[in-house]
Amino acid sequence: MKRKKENSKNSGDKQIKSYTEKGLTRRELLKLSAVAGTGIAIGASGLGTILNVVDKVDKRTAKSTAAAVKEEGISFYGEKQAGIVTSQQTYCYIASFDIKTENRTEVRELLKTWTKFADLTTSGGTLKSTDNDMLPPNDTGEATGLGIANLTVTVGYGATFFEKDGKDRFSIKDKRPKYLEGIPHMAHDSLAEEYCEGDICVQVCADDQQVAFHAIRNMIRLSSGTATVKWLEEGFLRAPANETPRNLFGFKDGTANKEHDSEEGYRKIVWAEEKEPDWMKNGSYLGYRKIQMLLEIWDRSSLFEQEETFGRNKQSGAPYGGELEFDAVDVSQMPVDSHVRLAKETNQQIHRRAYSYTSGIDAKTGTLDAGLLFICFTSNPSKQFLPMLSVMGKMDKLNEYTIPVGSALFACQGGLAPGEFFGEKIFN
Ligand SMILES: C=CC1=C(C)c2cc3[nH]c(cc4nc(cc5[nH]c(cc1n2)c(C)c5CCC(=O)O)C(CCC(=O)O)=C4C)c(C)c3C=C
Ligand SMILES: [Fe+2]
Repeated sequence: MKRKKENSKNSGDKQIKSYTEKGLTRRELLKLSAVAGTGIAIGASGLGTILNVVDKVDKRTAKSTAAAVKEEGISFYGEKQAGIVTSQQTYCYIASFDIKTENRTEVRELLKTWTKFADLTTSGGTLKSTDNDMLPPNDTGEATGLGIANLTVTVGYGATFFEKDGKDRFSIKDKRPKYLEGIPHMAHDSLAEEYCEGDICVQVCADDQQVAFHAIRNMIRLSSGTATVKWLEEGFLRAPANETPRNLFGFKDGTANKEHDSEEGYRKIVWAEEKEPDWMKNGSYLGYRKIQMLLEIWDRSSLFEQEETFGRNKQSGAPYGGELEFDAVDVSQMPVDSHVRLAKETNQQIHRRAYSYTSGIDAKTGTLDAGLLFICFTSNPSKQFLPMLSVMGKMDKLNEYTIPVGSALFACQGGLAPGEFFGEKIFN
């Protein structure tokens, strides 16, 4: 049945008041004022009002539907942020934002809003809508009923968050972590500025693409007026149960992660050092490279050539000289310019969490635009990640088939306690 609309100015004013109390957005209020035919002054910042909306939630916990009973989800709160050593989900969105305000309070508000939304969405809640069908629904709706799908939301801060063009925009320059610098230019780089760095990074991963998209879409929506998206990438990675996933060159990718798959291993390789600022305790650095993979050229190369490129057997993933995937790597058995040998000879380890991407056809070449969103986590990127990049840029046989087009480094804070918001320890 069609809802009866009230026409008088008075009833419109009354309705606006009632909806303000319900926490509508500034935009919604403006729309409503147009419907009611009144002009109203709104003092509160847009973000503050959206925050109220985020407060008004339908917290459908995992126990509320039969289908979701089995779904515990991955806890958003904890000592460490989820999405770093969490088993890799099938889908990933990674976005980098540039902050458009110089106002520190507005940045804090955005981080608060994001925290509330991340808490809500990783526990299966939705933004509650009003009962006025003349307004847009608060939740975008596409993930309704799809469950939690192991959704994680991970936030990191870029060097320019702490200082940009010599300016201490948010008075947090002294909170900058030790190793947070822009990644230097590497041999073989063909970077496009629009795919690089940025002030804040949000990585969203889930076992359902629509659930992941809903999360990143709403993080973007909630940033409106305070930040803009600099780049956004989507990735996927699937493997048979208990097997290492394969990249788009058909090789098992992630094998060596097994070597440090223990609390002690992660302490040494992933979690930030003690001498870092307080807020980095139990945090990590996220190293990112968008690497285009020249699939058509690769597909024309012989199996021998492909295996020489990595120094591993394509089918089994075994290192040269070994029989099984997890056999020890003996670099003397591998070509001097093979990818695995070069990585191993740095004597460093990193925790890789990469995803494949495809993005249609490269308009210039008519070939597939596809590759790897290389994501890794390290305690000390200057010692672990950058030397690898440097040696690979100069010597890697893989360079014949790959082009790095994007690059970034972010510092991911430690995990959040309930009631805490992203960046709280940076701003306090
Ligand atoms: C700077 C770090 C690295 C970049 C960039 C990188 C790009 C890249 N890698 C593959 C495919 C494979 N990489 C493998 C191993 C491997 N790669 C790195 C680092 C970078 N890779 C490390 C540290 C390692 C582990 C080395 C070791 O200690 O054994 C492998 C082999 C299997 C495995 O261990 O995962 C593959 C395959 C691609 C396609 C790529 C860029 C597009
Ligand atoms: Fe690699």
